[in-house]
Amino acid sequence: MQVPHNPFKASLTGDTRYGCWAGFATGYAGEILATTGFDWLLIDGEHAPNTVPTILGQLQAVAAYPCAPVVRAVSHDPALIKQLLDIGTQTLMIPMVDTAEQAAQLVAATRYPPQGFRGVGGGLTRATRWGEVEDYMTTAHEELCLIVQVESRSGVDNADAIAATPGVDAVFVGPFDLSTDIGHIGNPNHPEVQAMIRHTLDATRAAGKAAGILAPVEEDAKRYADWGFDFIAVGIDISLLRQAAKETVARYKGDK
Ligand SMILES: O=C(O)C(=O)C[C@H](O)[C@@H](O)CO
Repeated sequence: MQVPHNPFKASLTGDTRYGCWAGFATGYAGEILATTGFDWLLIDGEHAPNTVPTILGQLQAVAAYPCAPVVRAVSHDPALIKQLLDIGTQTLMIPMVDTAEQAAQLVAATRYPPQGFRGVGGGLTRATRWGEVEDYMTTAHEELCLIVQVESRSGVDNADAIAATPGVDAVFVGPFDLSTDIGHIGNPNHPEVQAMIRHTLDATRAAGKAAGILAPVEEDAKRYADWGFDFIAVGIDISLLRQAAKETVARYKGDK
Protein backbone atom coordinates (compact mmCIF):
# COMPACT_ATOMS: atom_id res chain seq x y z
CA MET A 1 0.00 0.00 0.00
CA GLN A 2 1.14 3.54 -0.76
CA VAL A 3 0.83 6.57 1.48
CA PRO A 4 -2.67 7.98 0.86
CA HIS A 5 -2.86 10.73 -1.74
CA ASN A 6 -3.59 14.19 -0.30
CA PRO A 7 -5.95 15.89 -2.76
CA PHE A 8 -5.99 19.08 -0.70
CA LYS A 9 -2.23 19.50 -1.11
CA ALA A 10 -2.48 18.68 -4.80
CA SER A 11 -5.11 21.37 -5.39
CA LEU A 12 -3.76 24.14 -3.17
CA THR A 13 -3.52 26.65 -5.98
CA GLY A 14 -5.94 27.00 -8.86
CA ASP A 15 -9.64 27.50 -8.27
CA THR A 16 -10.56 28.87 -4.85
CA ARG A 17 -11.35 26.02 -2.47
CA TYR A 18 -14.25 26.68 -0.10
CA GLY A 19 -14.26 25.18 3.36
CA CYS A 20 -16.18 25.07 6.61
CA TRP A 21 -14.99 25.29 10.22
CA ALA A 22 -16.04 22.16 12.08
CA GLY A 23 -16.46 22.93 15.75
CA PHE A 24 -18.89 20.28 16.97
CA ALA A 25 -16.04 17.90 17.72
CA THR A 26 -17.94 14.81 16.60
CA GLY A 27 -17.61 12.53 13.60
CA TYR A 28 -21.38 12.60 13.18
CA ALA A 29 -21.47 16.36 12.57
CA GLY A 30 -18.26 16.19 10.54
CA GLU A 31 -19.73 13.52 8.29
CA ILE A 32 -22.84 15.63 7.67
CA LEU A 33 -20.64 18.54 6.60
CA ALA A 34 -18.53 16.29 4.41
CA THR A 35 -21.61 15.39 2.35
CA THR A 36 -22.64 18.99 1.61
CA GLY A 37 -20.14 19.96 -1.08
CA PHE A 38 -17.52 21.87 0.89
CA ASP A 39 -14.03 21.25 -0.52
CA TRP A 40 -12.43 21.07 2.92
CA LEU A 41 -13.24 21.03 6.62
CA LEU A 42 -11.26 22.54 9.44
CA ILE A 43 -11.35 20.14 12.39
CA ASP A 44 -10.57 22.64 15.10
CA GLY A 45 -8.32 21.46 17.89
CA GLU A 46 -7.66 25.03 19.02
CA HIS A 47 -11.04 26.41 20.04
CA ALA A 48 -13.38 23.40 19.82
CA PRO A 49 -13.50 20.78 22.60
CA ASN A 50 -11.39 18.29 20.66
CA THR A 51 -8.83 15.76 21.80
CA VAL A 52 -6.67 13.37 19.77
CA PRO A 53 -9.35 10.60 19.95
CA THR A 54 -12.19 12.95 18.88
CA ILE A 55 -10.09 14.20 15.96
CA LEU A 56 -9.38 10.59 14.97
CA GLY A 57 -13.13 9.86 14.91
CA GLN A 58 -13.71 12.82 12.61
CA LEU A 59 -10.90 11.81 10.24
CA GLN A 60 -12.43 8.36 9.99
CA ALA A 61 -15.95 9.75 9.51
CA VAL A 62 -15.04 12.03 6.61
CA ALA A 63 -12.54 9.70 4.90
CA ALA A 64 -15.16 8.35 2.49
CA TYR A 65 -16.09 11.76 1.06
CA PRO A 66 -14.46 14.21 -1.37
CA CYS A 67 -14.03 16.79 1.38
CA ALA A 68 -10.48 17.20 2.68
CA PRO A 69 -9.94 17.31 6.45
CA VAL A 70 -7.57 19.98 7.77
CA VAL A 71 -6.66 19.48 11.43
CA ARG A 72 -5.77 22.52 13.54
CA ALA A 73 -3.57 21.80 16.56
CA VAL A 74 -3.95 23.80 19.75
CA SER A 75 -0.22 24.52 20.07
CA HIS A 76 3.23 24.07 18.55
CA ASP A 77 3.93 21.10 20.83
CA PRO A 78 5.93 18.52 18.79
CA ALA A 79 4.51 15.69 20.92
CA LEU A 80 0.96 16.68 19.97
CA ILE A 81 1.97 17.14 16.32
CA LYS A 82 3.40 13.62 16.40
CA GLN A 83 0.11 12.22 17.70
CA LEU A 84 -1.95 14.14 15.14
CA LEU A 85 0.23 12.85 12.29
CA ASP A 86 0.17 9.32 13.67
CA ILE A 87 -3.65 9.20 13.63
CA GLY A 88 -3.50 10.02 9.91
CA THR A 89 -3.68 13.81 9.71
CA GLN A 90 -2.19 14.77 6.36
CA THR A 91 -3.08 18.46 6.34
CA LEU A 92 -2.08 20.17 9.55
CA MET A 93 -2.70 23.78 10.53
CA ILE A 94 -0.73 25.41 13.33
CA PRO A 95 -1.92 28.66 14.94
CA MET A 96 0.08 31.71 16.03
CA VAL A 97 3.24 31.40 13.95
CA ASP A 98 5.20 34.63 14.37
CA THR A 99 8.67 33.88 13.00
CA ALA A 100 10.44 31.82 10.34
CA GLU A 101 12.33 30.02 13.15
CA GLN A 102 9.03 28.80 14.58
CA ALA A 103 7.91 27.75 11.11
CA ALA A 104 11.14 25.78 10.58
CA GLN A 105 10.72 24.03 13.94
CA LEU A 106 7.18 23.05 12.97
CA VAL A 107 8.39 21.62 9.67
CA ALA A 108 11.06 19.65 11.55
CA ALA A 109 8.37 18.26 13.91
CA THR A 110 6.63 16.76 10.87
CA ARG A 111 9.74 15.13 9.34
CA TYR A 112 11.67 12.03 10.33
CA PRO A 113 15.44 12.31 10.93
CA PRO A 114 17.67 13.51 9.43
CA GLN A 115 15.31 16.19 8.03
CA GLY A 116 13.50 16.58 11.36
CA PHE A 117 12.79 14.92 14.68
CA ARG A 118 9.40 13.19 14.35
CA GLY A 119 9.34 9.99 16.40
CA VAL A 120 8.65 6.65 14.75
CA GLY A 121 5.22 5.12 15.41
CA GLY A 122 5.49 2.49 12.69
CA GLY A 123 2.90 -0.24 12.66
CA LEU A 124 1.09 1.19 15.68
CA THR A 125 -0.31 4.06 13.65
CA ARG A 126 -3.23 4.72 11.33
CA ALA A 127 -0.86 6.96 9.33
CA THR A 128 1.02 3.86 8.12
CA ARG A 129 -2.24 1.89 7.92
CA TRP A 130 -0.81 -0.18 10.69
CA GLY A 131 2.32 -1.03 8.74
CA GLU A 132 0.77 -1.65 5.31
CA VAL A 133 2.45 1.51 3.90
CA GLU A 134 5.92 0.02 3.95
CA ASP A 135 7.78 3.10 2.70
CA TYR A 136 5.81 5.52 4.88
CA MET A 137 8.91 6.99 6.54
CA THR A 138 10.49 8.00 3.24
CA THR A 139 7.31 9.15 1.47
CA ALA A 140 5.02 10.63 4.17
CA HIS A 141 6.29 14.18 3.64
CA GLU A 142 5.23 14.11 -0.04
CA GLU A 143 1.55 13.96 0.94
CA LEU A 144 1.82 16.06 4.09
CA CYS A 145 0.58 19.64 3.88
CA LEU A 146 1.67 22.11 6.56
CA ILE A 147 -0.33 25.30 6.94
CA VAL A 148 0.91 27.95 9.35
CA GLN A 149 -1.31 30.67 10.67
CA VAL A 150 -0.21 34.30 10.59
CA GLU A 151 -2.35 36.21 13.04
CA SER A 152 -0.25 38.81 14.82
CA ARG A 153 1.70 41.96 13.98
CA SER A 154 4.99 40.07 14.25
CA GLY A 155 3.65 37.31 12.01
CA VAL A 156 2.70 39.85 9.36
CA ASP A 157 6.09 41.60 9.70
CA ASN A 158 7.78 38.23 9.12
CA ALA A 159 5.30 36.93 6.55
CA ASP A 160 7.86 36.81 3.70
CA ALA A 161 10.29 34.65 5.68
CA ILE A 162 7.55 32.48 7.19
CA ALA A 163 6.01 31.77 3.79
CA ALA A 164 9.42 31.09 2.23
CA THR A 165 10.33 28.49 4.88
CA PRO A 166 10.96 25.17 3.09
CA GLY A 167 8.28 22.67 4.07
CA VAL A 168 5.61 25.31 4.70
CA ASP A 169 2.94 24.67 2.08
CA ALA A 170 0.49 27.44 2.89
CA VAL A 171 -0.13 30.45 5.11
CA PHE A 172 -3.56 30.95 6.66
CA VAL A 173 -4.48 34.39 7.96
CA GLY A 174 -6.40 34.45 11.25
CA PRO A 175 -8.34 37.70 10.83
CA PHE A 176 -9.91 37.74 14.27
CA ASP A 177 -6.69 37.18 16.20
CA LEU A 178 -4.83 39.58 13.91
CA SER A 179 -7.32 42.40 14.36
CA THR A 180 -7.35 41.82 18.08
CA ASP A 181 -3.55 41.69 18.33
CA ILE A 182 -3.18 45.09 16.72
CA GLY A 183 -5.87 46.76 18.80
CA HIS A 184 -8.89 46.61 16.49
CA ILE A 185 -10.63 44.04 18.62
CA GLY A 186 -12.80 41.68 16.56
CA ASN A 187 -12.76 44.07 13.56
CA PRO A 188 -10.94 42.42 10.65
CA ASN A 189 -12.44 44.98 8.29
CA HIS A 190 -10.53 47.89 9.79
CA PRO A 191 -8.39 49.35 6.97
CA GLU A 192 -5.17 48.70 8.90
CA VAL A 193 -6.08 45.02 9.29
CA GLN A 194 -7.15 44.76 5.66
CA ALA A 195 -3.77 46.17 4.57
CA MET A 196 -1.98 43.60 6.73
CA ILE A 197 -4.09 40.77 5.31
CA ARG A 198 -3.27 41.94 1.78
CA HIS A 199 0.43 42.16 2.63
CA THR A 200 0.40 38.60 4.02
CA LEU A 201 -1.37 37.34 0.90
CA ASP A 202 1.16 39.07 -1.36
CA ALA A 203 4.13 37.76 0.66
CA THR A 204 2.73 34.24 0.55
CA ARG A 205 2.08 34.28 -3.17
CA ALA A 206 5.54 35.81 -3.80
CA ALA A 207 7.03 32.81 -2.01
CA GLY A 208 5.08 30.53 -4.34
CA LYS A 209 2.87 29.23 -1.52
CA ALA A 210 -0.90 29.05 -1.14
CA ALA A 211 -2.86 31.45 1.04
CA GLY A 212 -6.01 30.82 3.06
CA ILE A 213 -8.32 32.82 5.30
CA LEU A 214 -11.46 32.56 7.41
CA ALA A 215 -14.30 34.75 6.11
CA PRO A 216 -17.74 33.79 7.41
CA VAL A 217 -19.31 36.97 5.98
CA GLU A 218 -20.13 36.57 2.27
CA GLU A 219 -19.00 40.05 1.23
CA ASP A 220 -15.60 39.47 2.85
CA ALA A 221 -15.22 36.01 1.33
CA LYS A 222 -15.95 37.35 -2.15
CA ARG A 223 -13.41 40.15 -1.72
CA TYR A 224 -10.73 37.71 -0.55
CA ALA A 225 -11.49 35.41 -3.49
CA ASP A 226 -11.07 38.40 -5.82
CA TRP A 227 -7.76 39.25 -4.15
CA GLY A 228 -6.54 35.73 -4.93
CA PHE A 229 -6.84 33.73 -1.72
CA ASP A 230 -6.60 30.05 -2.62
CA PHE A 231 -8.74 28.56 0.14
CA ILE A 232 -11.37 30.30 2.18
CA ALA A 233 -13.44 29.03 5.11
CA VAL A 234 -16.82 30.57 4.38
CA GLY A 235 -18.82 28.92 7.12
CA ILE A 236 -18.61 27.91 10.77
CA ASP A 237 -20.87 24.95 11.56
CA ILE A 238 -21.87 26.21 14.97
CA SER A 239 -22.87 29.61 13.59
CA LEU A 240 -24.74 27.96 10.70
CA LEU A 241 -26.80 25.83 13.09
CA ARG A 242 -27.43 28.69 15.48
CA GLN A 243 -28.46 31.07 12.71
CA ALA A 244 -30.79 28.54 11.10
CA ALA A 245 -32.33 27.70 14.49
CA LYS A 246 -32.90 31.37 15.33
CA GLU A 247 -34.45 32.08 11.94
CA THR A 248 -36.74 29.05 12.23
CA VAL A 249 -37.99 29.90 15.69
CA ALA A 250 -38.43 33.56 14.73
CA ARG A 251 -40.73 32.54 11.88
CA TYR A 252 -43.14 31.04 14.41
CA LYS A 253 -42.60 33.17 17.50
CA GLY A 254 -41.37 36.45 16.03
CA ASP A 255 -38.24 38.22 17.26
CA LYS A 256 -39.27 38.26 20.95
O1 LIG B 1 -7.92 34.48 14.22
C1 LIG B 1 -8.76 33.87 13.55
O2 LIG B 1 -9.62 34.43 12.86
C2 LIG B 1 -8.69 32.42 13.57
O3 LIG B 1 -7.65 31.86 13.71
C3 LIG B 1 -9.98 31.66 13.53
C4 LIG B 1 -10.57 31.60 14.92
O4 LIG B 1 -9.65 30.99 15.78
C5 LIG B 1 -11.85 30.80 14.86
O5 LIG B 1 -11.94 29.97 15.96
C6 LIG B 1 -13.11 31.57 14.68
O6 LIG B 1 -13.29 32.57 15.63
